[in-house]
This record gives sequence, structure tokens and C-alpha cells, in this order.
Amino acid sequence: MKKSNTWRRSLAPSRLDLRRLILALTIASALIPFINTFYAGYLVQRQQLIDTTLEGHHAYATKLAKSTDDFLQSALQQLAYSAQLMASHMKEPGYLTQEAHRLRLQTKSFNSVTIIDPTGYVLATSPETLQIKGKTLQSAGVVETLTKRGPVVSQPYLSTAGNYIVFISQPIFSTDGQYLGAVGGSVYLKEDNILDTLLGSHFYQDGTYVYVVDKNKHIIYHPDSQRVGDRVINNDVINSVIKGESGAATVFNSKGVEMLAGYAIIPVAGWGIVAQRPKATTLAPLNKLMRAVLYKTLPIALVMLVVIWWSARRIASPLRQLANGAHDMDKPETAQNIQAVKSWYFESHELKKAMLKGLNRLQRNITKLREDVNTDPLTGLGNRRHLEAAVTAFQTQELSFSVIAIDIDHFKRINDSFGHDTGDEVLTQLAHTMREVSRVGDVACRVGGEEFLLLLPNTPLDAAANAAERLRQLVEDMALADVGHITISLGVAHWPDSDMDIKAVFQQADAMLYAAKRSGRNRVMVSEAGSMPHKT
Ligand SMILES: Nc1nc2c(ncn2[C@@H]2O[C@H](COP(=O)(O)OP(=O)(O)OP(=O)(O)O)[C@@H](O)[C@H]2O)c(=O)[nH]1
Repeated sequence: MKKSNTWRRSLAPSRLDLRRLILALTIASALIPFINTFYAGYLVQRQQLIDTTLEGHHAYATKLAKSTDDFLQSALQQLAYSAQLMASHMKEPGYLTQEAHRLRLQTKSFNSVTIIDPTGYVLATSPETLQIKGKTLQSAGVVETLTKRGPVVSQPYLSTAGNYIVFISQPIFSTDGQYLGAVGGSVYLKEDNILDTLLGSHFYQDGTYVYVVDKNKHIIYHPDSQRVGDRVINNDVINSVIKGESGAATVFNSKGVEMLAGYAIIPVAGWGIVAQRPKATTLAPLNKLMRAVLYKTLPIALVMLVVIWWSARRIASPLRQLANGAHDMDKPETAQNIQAVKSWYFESHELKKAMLKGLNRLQRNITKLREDVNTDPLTGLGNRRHLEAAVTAFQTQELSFSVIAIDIDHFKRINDSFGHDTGDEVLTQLAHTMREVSRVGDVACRVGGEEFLLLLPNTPLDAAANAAERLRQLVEDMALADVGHITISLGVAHWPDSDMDIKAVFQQADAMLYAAKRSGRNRVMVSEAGSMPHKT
């Protein structure tokens, strides 16, 4: 197991591998749609929330504008009714004071009530603590009232008594239509007033608030009373509302905070009312929601990630092992390692099968090549390289051996008489016979044109001489097509008996072979014990 791990890691992961590719691809294909959906969902919900809030604030501003308008209309009506009653009592200060009290206390619409004659002279006030009774007023509201001689809702101004007020008044006419003065109620914008009751109670903890501006962009009402009297400039919503428009928009307030504002006009006064809420406060629950979605999705995403990682490993593992196998094709353990690969899916299974088949063929070819390199192609016997390898092996193992040098007698004549092909056939036949007399472990080689050698390991000289004789006999007895009978001459030597030097032993065998030739051929000559000539 350990061995196979080492083998598995033999390819340096310098390149992007399949496992990483699968991992990257799967994560990307899971993550991109998720982020996309998440983000698109966020954007859609965000826009929806903004739209709904804008719409809500518009409706809210419209509703408040309507109630404020109703209030002003009703205040004007109350004043009109009072003006009618007062017309016949203008010379009765007690009555006027009483009526002023009634108006202020019963309606609770005004912070103070003032009754003036056509010159602006104050006939009566409520509360009397105002201390303007008997004075002639020339404030903006009073001047407007006296000039207009009709119902008036003034723009805010600083009153004679030092209050920042809006003056709401009705003219007093006698039954014959003579202008007798006016009755007016003041709303103290910087103190508790009816607008607080109308608008302030709608202040919400969620950051929504309402404010009112007059035609000149002055703040008439604001939950932060410090702001009352301020002029709002560079505000698109205010610019729109004082033009008499109503609607909703995103706008930055004086502190640079982005607001979702709804706005509407209060027709009777020409005032604009704005209901707004910070955009960030509006979106905060959505951000919280999205975070919750993310946290809830995260564990599943992590589990998915682990599953993807594990799957990528499982898918890539057989291919990686096979790739390592392809890399180490020349190593002997590769076939075994490839065999051990768990190819659990079709492609890897086919690849494994093909690789094993290829490897098998490759190894067969290598074996054949090795054999070919050491083999004489004509006879199939070993060649000189094979002989050298065998001798080296004997030497290494300190194995004694006998050498039989073999040469066909008058082979030239055979070639000349029957042709080269028949000569080749004779060589092949001799090789065949050599194999017949050989035992397992003997080495038969063709070392020259028609020169052969037979190495007999662990064979003493006399046994080798007998084997040589047996071979000579077999060849002599062999009847060949066309050629008929042939004979061979043989020389035998032994290592180490004939000579300690291996080279010399081969030369001895050769010498014995030539001796056999010289002695008339078709015989065996042995290096030490002398020749054992045989005649056919
Ligand atoms: N057919 C064939 N002939 C070969 C091959 N190699 C060598 N020969 C021939 O073998 C003959 C060897 O002749 P020699 O060694 O001169 O002598 P010989 O005719 O065998 O006579 P002695 O050895 O003296 O008995 C030559 O005619 C070579 O052409 C081969 O591969 N095939």
C-alpha cells in the first residue's frame, strides 16, 4: 500500500490536474449562479423595499396633507362663525374677550386668539397675558389680513409678542357689509401647537418623520423644533412640493443622509408636507435578512464543497494513477500498479484495460528484441553476444564448462554444388541436431559462417568428448535432401582444466577442431586427453 502511494505521487503536480479542474469547475458552476441569484434577489428586494417605502411615504404625506388641510379649513370656518357673531358686538370688549377665550380653549386649534379693528388695533386677546391689547399691530400676518379682508393663512413670521407664528384669520363684516376688523388665531410654531398634535404623533421609532415647509421653503413644523424657521434650499423634494406637486423621491437631507421621501401639498395654505425616512434604516432589515439567508446557506454550501472535493478526488484518482503509470511505463512494477488501480467508472476502466494490454505488448516486444539481439536469425541459436553473456555468467558463478567447436566439412562445396540456400538449410539442420544433443543449461551458438560452439556447463572433458562424438555420429547419419550426407569436425576443451584463461580454452577448442580437420575431418579431437578420431 505504501509502495503504491509513493508510486501515485511520482508525478510532480506542477500542472493543473484533473482533480483541481473538476473542483474549480464545480465550485465555479455552483458559486456563480448562487452569487448571481443572491445578488439579483438582493437587488430586486431592495428595489421593491425602496419602491414600497416611497409609495407608503407618498400616501402618508398625502394623508397628512389632507388632515392638515381639513384642520385649516375647519379653523377658518370656526373663525368665520365667530366673526359673524362678533359683528354686532364690536364695541363690547367683554364679549370680544370672552369669544376670544372660547375660540382658543374650545377648539384648541390656536395658541392665541386676537381680535383687531380695521387699523390693526387690538380689541381683545386670549390669553390676556399677551399684553398686546390696546396696541396697533403691524406684523406681516396682520397687514396681510387687513389688506386682503378675506380668509388668510399667513406665511410664518415673528409676531409683535416675539413668537414665530402662523396667523389664521377671517374678516369681520357688519350685516350691511362694512369691514369691522378681523379675528385671527395664531399657531406658535416653536411651541407646542396643533401641528404637533396633527403631525407629531405620527413620528415613528423606525426613523420616519414628517416636516412642513411654507411657500418660501421655511420649515413650519419639524420634530426637531430647532429646525423650525430654517430655510431648506437645494432640496428637489421641497422644490417640487412648493410647486404644488406631490410624489416620492430619493433625496439627501441637510445632514447629507439619503432619505426616501414622500411629499404632498396642503392646498389651503400652499404648504408642503414631507414624510421621510433614512434609506439605510429602510434597508437595514433587508441586509439583516440577506445575512440570515447567507448564514443559513453557508453550512449546506460547506457540506457541498466537501462532497465536491471528495467526488473530484474519487473521479480523478484512477486517471491520476493511470497517468503515473503511463509516466513510469519502463518500470517493472508498473503493470502491477496499474492492475491495482480501482477503475470504478467506464472511461477509467477502458483506459486501464488498454494500458495493461499495451504494456503487455510492449514487454513482449522488449523481450523479443532482447532475444533477437542475442540470436542468430538463420538458425535460431545464440550468437556471439549470447555466447559472451553465457561465459560471463559461468565465470561469475564459477561454473566449470566444456567447449565443443564445430565446423562442417567441405561446406564450400555444398554451397558451390547446391547453392547458398541449400547451404543455409544444412546450417539450420546442424543447429537442430545440436539442440537435440544439448541438455538443459547447455549453450548452443553460431559464431561464424559455418562455425558453431556448444558450451556444456558442469561437464568434464570426457563427458563433453562423448557428447561431441554423439553429435558427430548423428550428423554423419543424417540424410539431407539434395545434399545427402555431411560430416563435421569437432574440437573439445575444458575450463579450467585445459587452461585457466578462458580465451585460451576457446583457442584450444579451435586448435583441436583444426587438428581434426588436418587429421582427415569427421572426427572429434580433445585438448587434453588427446584425440578420439572416428571415421565414417
Ligand atoms: N550457405 C551459406 N554459406 C556460408 C555461410 N557463411 C559462410 N558460408 C560459406 O562457408 C564456406 C566455408 O568454407 P571454408 O571454411 O573455406 O571451408 P570448407 O569448404 O568448409 O572446408 P573445410 O572447413 O576445410 O572442411 C564458404 O564457402 C562460405 O561462403 C552462410 O551463412 N550460408
